[in-house]
Amino acid sequence: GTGTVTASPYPAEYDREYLSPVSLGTPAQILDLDFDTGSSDLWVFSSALPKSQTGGQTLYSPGNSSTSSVLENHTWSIRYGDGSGSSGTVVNELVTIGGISARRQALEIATQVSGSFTQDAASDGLLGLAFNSINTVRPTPQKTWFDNVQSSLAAPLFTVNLKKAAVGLYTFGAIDSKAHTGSIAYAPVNTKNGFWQFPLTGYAVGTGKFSNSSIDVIADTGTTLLMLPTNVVDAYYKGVKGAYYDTEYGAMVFPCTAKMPDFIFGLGSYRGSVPGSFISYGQINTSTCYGGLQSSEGLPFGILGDILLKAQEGNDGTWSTFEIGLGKP
Ligand SMILES: N#Cc1c(N)n[nH]c1N1CCCC1
Repeated sequence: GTGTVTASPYPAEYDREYLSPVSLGTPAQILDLDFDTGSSDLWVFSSALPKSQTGGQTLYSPGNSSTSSVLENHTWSIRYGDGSGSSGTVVNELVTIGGISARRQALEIATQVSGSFTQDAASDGLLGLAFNSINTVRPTPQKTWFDNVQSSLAAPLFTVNLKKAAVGLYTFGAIDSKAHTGSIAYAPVNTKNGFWQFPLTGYAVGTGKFSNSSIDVIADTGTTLLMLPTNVVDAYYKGVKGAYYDTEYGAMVFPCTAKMPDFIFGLGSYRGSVPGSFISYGQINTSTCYGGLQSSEGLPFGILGDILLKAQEGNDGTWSTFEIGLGKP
């Protein structure tokens, strides 16, 4: 079959993250989860958390579900690149998304979450959509929901169509023909690090010349910003009057009045574009704005986060979705 589920940006004006409803257990407990193609743990806020670590989230209660069963002696602990983290125990549970069910999904119950999760009332947990090899459950790593439902999908793929300040879609098992015009560009995925990793074939800034270069990146719906090698970032902000590296924020900032050039990227022979307006991410004070494009210095690859993934406009005026799929359907 195929299943679709909404992806709603939060907070509305910042698209910091996208939340999707997921049905857990029997009777159904619906939680809003952050679908993350940059990790592979499905974990939820739970009744096992100390109240002091909760902040308005919907809590999954295994005791209220007739289909949950403890995965004895298994635990998990995850740390994300932004320093946030969580840990806990594991149950097997019925997990349904857009009508597609995994009957015995390893569902990771949080017994501890870090402060930034406590403060994020909108997210009831995460659903990892990267590869099984980076799942943190021990002693036996567990499979992702996408891996578990593969056999019930019409095609072994899912597509991601995030939008700026509007509700988008995740589609499992089919390519939504209404979500793209013309042919689809494919890239070879390298799964050695457990991510949706592939090479960009170059970039251009605004109307400048396209620079052919192979840039290793991952498609990561769980990261807000676009993170690329320092030489690319420097080339981009050369085109932004008054841009500078703010050591207090550890980030590129610029006058909010600056005209932002579009960012063009190559995927094979396809050329996609991120509107310059998307790269003015938010105000840090009345006159200074924070860059949606930052350096991936220190990381083994660049990160195509939501800033790029939500960009719908191809540079030839067509609309395009960012598709992530297991192999060619
Ligand atoms: N940092 C980071 C990160 C990432 N690269 N993918 N998902 C992430 N998070 C999900 C929730 C918090 C951070």
